[in-house]
Amino acid sequence: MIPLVEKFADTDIWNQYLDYQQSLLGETDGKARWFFSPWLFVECYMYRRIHEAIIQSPPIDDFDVFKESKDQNFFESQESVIALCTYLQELISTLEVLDENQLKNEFFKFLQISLWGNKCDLSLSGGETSSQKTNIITSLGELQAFILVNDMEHLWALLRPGKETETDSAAAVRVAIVLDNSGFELVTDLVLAHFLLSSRLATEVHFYGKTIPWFVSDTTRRDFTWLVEQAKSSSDKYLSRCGLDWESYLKVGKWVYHDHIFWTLPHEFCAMSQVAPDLYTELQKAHLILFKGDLNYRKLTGDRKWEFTVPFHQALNGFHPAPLCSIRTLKAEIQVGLQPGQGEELAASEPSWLTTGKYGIFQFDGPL
Ligand SMILES: O=P(O)(O)OC[C@H]1O[C@](O)(CO)[C@@H](O)[C@@H]1O
Ligand SMILES: [Mn+2]
Repeated sequence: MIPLVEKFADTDIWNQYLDYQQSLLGETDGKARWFFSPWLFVECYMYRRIHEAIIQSPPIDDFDVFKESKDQNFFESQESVIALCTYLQELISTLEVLDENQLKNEFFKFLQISLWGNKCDLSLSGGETSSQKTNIITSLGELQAFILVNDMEHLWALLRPGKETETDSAAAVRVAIVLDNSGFELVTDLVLAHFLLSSRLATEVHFYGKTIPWFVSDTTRRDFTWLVEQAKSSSDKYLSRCGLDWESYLKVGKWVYHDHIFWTLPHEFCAMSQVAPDLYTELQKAHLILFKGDLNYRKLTGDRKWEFTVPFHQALNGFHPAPLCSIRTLKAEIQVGLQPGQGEELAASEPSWLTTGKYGIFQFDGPL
C-alpha cells in the first residue's frame, strides 16, 4: 500500500490514513498490504488507486472505467424499471383515496423494492451483469421470509401522517438517502423518494452519492443525472413521466443531490464527525437517514467481527447524526442485532448466508 502521489481533494487525508494503518502494525509485521491489512481499508484503497491511475492520464482524466457496465445494468433492467414506474404513476393517481393502512402498505412496498434493488450491484458479481429481469413488485411476498431484521414499523412511526413529533403540519420533513448502486438500484431509490413526496410522508429528499467511480457500480453525480435524462427521453409514457417529475423535483429543490469526498474515504462512519464535520452537520438536518447497501453497513459498523447479537446502536459506536436505517442485502461477513441463535441457525443450514445477497435487513437506530 504505497502513498498516493497525484494531488487531489482527498490525497492528504488518504495518506494520513495509510500512516495510521501502518502505525497499528508491529515492528515485525512489515508494510500494510493486501490480504493482511483490514479488508475495508484495502478494498477502498484499490478503488482509490484505480482513480489515481485515471487522474494521472490526461486526456482521459475524468474517465469512469465502470460507466459502461453501470449503464448496461440500467438498460438490461428496462422491463422492471418500466413496471416500477407504471406502478408508481398509477398509484399516485389514487393516493388521495387511500386510508392510512393502505398508505402504510404502499410505503412498505417501496421500502422493500429499494431493499431488493440492492441485490443488483456489480462489485459482488465481479462486474458481471447483475440486472433485474423479473418484476420485483410481484416477488415481494415470497422475498419477505428473507428479511432478517425488519424495522419498517419504526420508519412508519417516524414519518406517518399525524406523528407525535409533528407540531406544524406544514413543517419540512427531510429524508436523506445515502445512495449505493446506480442502474436498477438507483431507480428503486428514486421511486421510493418520489413516493415519499407524493404521499407527503416527506417534503424533501436529499441524496448523497460518490465523487469518484467506486466499488464498480456506485452512483456518481454523472450517473444520477444520466439516469434522470434516460428516463425523461424514454418512449415509455410512465418512465418518461417519472423522468420529467424527477427533473422538476431537482429544479425546485424538493430533491437535492450532494457529493462529499468522505464517502470515498476508507473511514468508518463513527469517524465522520471528526473527519468531515460539515457532512455530519448536514446529515443532522434529516428526520431520517436511509443508508443503502452493504458497503455502507460495513462502514456503519466499522466492519468489525461483532457477535451477531450485539445491538446495532452499540456497533454504530457513537455515530448518530439523526434517526437512521440501514437497508441492505447481506454481502459481507458482518451482521449485528440478531436474535440469540438466529445467526448460528442460519450458518448451520446455509453456510454462505452472509455473502450471497439473498437475505436483507431494515435495521433502525431511533431518536436518542
Ligand atoms: O453495493 P454494495 O451493496 O455496497 O455491495 C458492495 C459489496 O460488494 C463487495 O465489494 C464484494 O462482496 C463488498 O466488499 C461490498 O461490501
Ligand atoms: Mn455498491
